[in-house]
Amino acid sequence: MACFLNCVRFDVSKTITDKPTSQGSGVTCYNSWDDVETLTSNFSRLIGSGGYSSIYMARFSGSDKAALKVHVSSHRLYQVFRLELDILLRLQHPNIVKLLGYFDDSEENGALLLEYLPQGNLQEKLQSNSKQVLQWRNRVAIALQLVQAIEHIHEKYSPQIVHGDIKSSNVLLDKNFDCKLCDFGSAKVGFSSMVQPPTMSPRSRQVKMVGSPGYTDPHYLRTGIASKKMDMYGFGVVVLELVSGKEAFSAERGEMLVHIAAPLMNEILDSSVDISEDKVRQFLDPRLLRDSLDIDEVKTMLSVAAVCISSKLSLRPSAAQVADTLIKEIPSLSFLGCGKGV
Ligand SMILES: Nc1ncnc2c1ncn2[C@@H]1O[C@H](COP(=O)(O)OP(=O)(O)OP(=O)(O)O)[C@@H](O)[C@H]1O
Repeated sequence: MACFLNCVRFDVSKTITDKPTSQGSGVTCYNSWDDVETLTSNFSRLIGSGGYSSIYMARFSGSDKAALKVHVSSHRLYQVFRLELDILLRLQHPNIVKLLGYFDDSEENGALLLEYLPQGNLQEKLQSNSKQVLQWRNRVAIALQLVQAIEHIHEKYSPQIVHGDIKSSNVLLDKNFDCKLCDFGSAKVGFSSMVQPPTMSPRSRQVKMVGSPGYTDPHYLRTGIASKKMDMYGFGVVVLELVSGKEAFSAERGEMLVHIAAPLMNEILDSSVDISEDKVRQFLDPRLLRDSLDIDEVKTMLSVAAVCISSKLSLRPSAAQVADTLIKEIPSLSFLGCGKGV
């Protein structure tokens, strides 16, 4: 990783007046902050924001829409930017957001130019006030594409990459509602996957939360060990959101989706009980057209969620196993060119 960092780092003092340079991978390296201002028409349109960054509408090559992610200027967050940049420079997958260019002053300031995803993030799309209701076939397709993106980072790279923050606001959607995983700022690469467990502040006696509320793997909170299983836990919560249309954590009600779903999940894991159709329908997003739904597909999605969020780590499947199950058991996926119907 350190070698990789050194290879892509450039000496800004030498290149500050240079024109943007295109790297072999087609990623453009912008050499001055002026370039960044021009790309975003002086940061005129904010399209998103997160804990570490603001995302602005940008124009790439003068016309194509793009998204520019500017990290908050600080030495600590510069490391987050570098991590995300280094990972995105390596990754190429249809379901992972594409890096188009970047600016790096090698000290505090960094910006990533990303492909623009016009349908925003999955969390917004599932909200009850969203104008458009995501159809069932789109929901199962998003689940499959997301797990294929996770399989790619878990299995296709050495050292392995653990995303570390799988959640619906990190799942972006293109115009066809195809999924693109984004935000690699919390990723763990290879041996760096051992991180500090959450700490108890002596004054407040409150546990400092690590990760995003509603998505954090309790095993990770206890041990501080980030692993592929932690990504599968986040994936399981996203599947519950896709099925129920409910948010992973409701600040209003102080309620977590995994707790609401727990009785149903336990019944599913108890293989002696055949889960009743009524119970499944009660959990289902009421905005979905219930009559046209194949209830067995819903059961498959719920079974996948149940094993992914299981407290028994040995039960949690790999991303490849989940992708296989979805393709075999969900005929609605045939419109993607896969699934039983093809
Ligand atoms: N390429 C993009 N196209 C369209 N919208 C985007 C794009 N990238 C990010 N966004 C929007 O900005 C939001 C925040 O992006 P992102 O998660 O990358 O920021 P962050 O600072 O890393 O957030 P977090 O607090 O989760 O760490 C996304 O949820 C999405 O709504």
